[in-house]
Amino acid sequence: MQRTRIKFCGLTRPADIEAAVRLGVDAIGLVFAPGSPRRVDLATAAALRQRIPGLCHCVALVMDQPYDTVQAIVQTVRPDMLQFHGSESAADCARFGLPYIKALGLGGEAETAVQAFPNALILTDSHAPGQAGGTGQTFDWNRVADWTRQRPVMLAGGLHADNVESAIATARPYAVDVSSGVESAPGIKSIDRMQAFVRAVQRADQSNH
Ligand SMILES: O=C(O)c1ccccc1N[C@@H]1O[C@H](COP(=O)(O)O)[C@@H](O)[C@H]1O
Repeated sequence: MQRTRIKFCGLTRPADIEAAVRLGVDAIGLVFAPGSPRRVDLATAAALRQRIPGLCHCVALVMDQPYDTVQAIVQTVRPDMLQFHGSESAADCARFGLPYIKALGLGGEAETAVQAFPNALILTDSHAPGQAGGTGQTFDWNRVADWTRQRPVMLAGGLHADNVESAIATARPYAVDVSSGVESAPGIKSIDRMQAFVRAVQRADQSNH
């Protein structure tokens, strides 16, 4: 049975990371995007990173930030991969020598943009170009069903325990990513919501494969 991978994004507290790891998620995202309520500074991120064990990926999320800023994150936090959530080009993303996730907002010309990132794990989100993610908004999952047949795609945007089964059944993504849908307040994850989300993904996998 193929398992849908799970990434939880925007964790800010050690206890939330420990809970996510116990739930068996595949990746944990630390947000460095300016203006995000989930943004962590370098020192906090380095401490949080220590709580993420080797078989769970640590993802550093950045958005249109200068090379030196991203390089400092890479050097200090040592993430396993980067997530680019802005208007970065493939060359911008490749400069750090790490595997990367590229977010494409379905509010724009994502259908053509996807071709420009052959080496990325593509993440589909509901944000329009130039806008931040983490908005809790969904989009029509049918729009990415073609892509997921051709390459691994991470589905994001407004997912939560009550809609992720339907999202997986419709789009059949390689992975799902959630931020606000497992929170009790921005940046504060809810253990109950994280657990409900993981269980919903497991149910979807059991009924879809
Ligand atoms: O989580 C954030 O604060 C954030 C800020 C800036 C860019 C992206 C951000 N999060 C990513 O947005 C999507 C959707 O999040 P949500 O589940 O709808 O809240 C997801 O990929 C997060 O990683």
